[in-house]
Amino acid sequence: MSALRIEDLAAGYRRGTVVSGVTTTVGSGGWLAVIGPNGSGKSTLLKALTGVVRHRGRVFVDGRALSSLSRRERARALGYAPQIPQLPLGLTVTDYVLLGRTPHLGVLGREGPSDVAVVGALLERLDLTRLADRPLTTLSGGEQQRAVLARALAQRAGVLLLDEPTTGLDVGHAQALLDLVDELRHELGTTVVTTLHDLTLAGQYAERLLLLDEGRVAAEGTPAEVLTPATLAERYSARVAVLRNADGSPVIAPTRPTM
Ligand SMILES: Nc1ncnc2c1ncn2[C@@H]1O[C@H](COP(=O)(O)OP(=O)(O)OP(=O)(O)O)[C@@H](O)[C@H]1O
Repeated sequence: MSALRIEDLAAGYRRGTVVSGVTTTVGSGGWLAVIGPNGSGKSTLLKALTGVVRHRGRVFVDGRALSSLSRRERARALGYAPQIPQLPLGLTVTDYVLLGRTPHLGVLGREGPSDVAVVGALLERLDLTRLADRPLTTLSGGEQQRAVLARALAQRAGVLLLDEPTTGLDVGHAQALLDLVDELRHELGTTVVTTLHDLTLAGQYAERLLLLDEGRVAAEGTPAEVLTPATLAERYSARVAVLRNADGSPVIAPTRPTM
């Protein structure tokens, strides 16, 4: 169980600050989707949480400041799947996903049967079993993306940060992944933060949405509160209708003006 608290976070690059004033809490087992137009700072926010990008402000996992954790403690607290990962050469899919178990290995650094079982189950769920012995770099884009996500899930961190996890995945594999993440949060209490461009999926899976625009929080709330035609027109310059599935979940449908 791992609650995430972000206080007045600001982050950026040499050219300047690109995200600022972000304060939010994600309860244990909660799911927050960070949405917003291109360049609004979504990836930068996730990179700041992982420490890849320097930040000001405070980040707490279960009340403990991230900055006070050792590297190993941090790897158990936070798992991260980047949008554009660097893939190592020469590793099979299985060996790559096993790297996710590193924070849990003993002093000898050897994987045990439980590590192999965790990885095997993830490969199965993400439809990677038949690719398990293939070199990672010979996989298609969507297959590599699933392997990267499997590695992050294998880490079994309390907080899971996924940057655009469904990009490059067909609709079936995207749903299988999001269903699996949802199961992890219900079964293990994993706290989830994802960036997502697909607003329909964001509204169907996340409990709360945080909309960034030009690096600042423009809206935050339930999908019904944030995914309104007026907000999407204002923040994305988009023409959309918000439809409803039979279960009430939103479907964001682009509309085209009639001539
Ligand atoms: N390594 C970098 N160095 C300098 N500026 C960067 C770097 N990475 C991102 N930026 C800039 O920071 C801003 C926010 O980028 P970021 O990738 O966080 O946006 P995003 O919301 O994730 O966008 P997208 O939806 O296109 O993935 C953009 O203006 C981008 O050009």
